[in-house]
Amino acid sequence: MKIALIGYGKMGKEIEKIALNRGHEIVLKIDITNPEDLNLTNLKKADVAIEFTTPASATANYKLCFEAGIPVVSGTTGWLEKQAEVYQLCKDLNGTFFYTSNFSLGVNIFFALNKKLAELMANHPEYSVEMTEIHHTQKLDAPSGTAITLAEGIIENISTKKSWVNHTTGLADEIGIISEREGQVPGTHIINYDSEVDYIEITHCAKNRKGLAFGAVLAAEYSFGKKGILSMNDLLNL
Ligand SMILES: NC(=O)C1=CN([C@@H]2O[C@H](COP(=O)(O)OP(=O)(O)OC[C@H]3O[C@@H](n4cnc5c(N)ncnc54)[C@H](OP(=O)(O)O)[C@@H]3O)[C@@H](O)[C@H]2O)C=CC1
Ligand SMILES: O=C(O)C1=N[C@H](C(=O)O)C[C@H](O)C1
Repeated sequence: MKIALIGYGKMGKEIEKIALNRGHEIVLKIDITNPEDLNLTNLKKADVAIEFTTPASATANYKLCFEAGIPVVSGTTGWLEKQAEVYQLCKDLNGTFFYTSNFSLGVNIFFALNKKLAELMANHPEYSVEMTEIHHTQKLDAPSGTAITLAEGIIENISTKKSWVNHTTGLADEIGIISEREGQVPGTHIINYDSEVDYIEITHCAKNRKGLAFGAVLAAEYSFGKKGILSMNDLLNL
């Protein structure tokens, strides 16, 4: 496949290595040094775009890919307040959009584990739940997209939980998400349930970005030739 990389930072570079190893060709690389190259003519030379940029730039990039008629696979986080608008645009322009807050297979298994644990905890109000996410100091958004997905998984399964907040909370209807930024940490997510008598904790810890990049390349291969909104549940048959 011919791949356009929109965003050539930590993830873009990791994705390039895996894509080349799997026999793909990178026909376009965009970062803030060459925004003029991000145009319909260049995008139309690609079979698919993989987008990892910033919360501020992602949605304009999606629109351009829909207009160019190529699928866009994106992992950029922090833009979800515009999700309904993006989905509508994808539909109106007959585009293809694959988004997930986390492309790692391990995290997607962890998402399922989180939902199952929340389901088991639903009838045990003696446990309070809290989450911690730890990432590198360059990360622009907080809480992480993955932490938001995990919080949504808990809210779906524990009816007393109505929303999340990005700090510790004592309120029974909120899930507190604590965001920590340290060094080069690729991504750690910890969920804990605490009662007066015991404590249960589940953790996913990424050792590097290889799993994230591999998932994004698999998603690009999956999106080729498809239309509409696609997700990890489609790709992994979850
Ligand atoms: N869903 C998932 O599995 C994952 C999601 N992410 C998310 O992906 C995003 C990118 O992460 P990461 O690669 O670590 O970040 P980096 O900061 O390392 O890379 C971002 C890239 O985007 C470029 N960029 C910035 N603004 C623009 C713009 N307006 N147009 C085009 N390119 C632009 C930057 O250029 P320059 O370098 O010149 O500034 C850089 O190449 C983040 O939102 C992060 O949260 C990250 C990992 C996994
Ligand atoms: O910015 C990152 O690095 C990461 N961002 C994603 C998120 O916000 O959840 C995924 C992963 O944790 C790495």
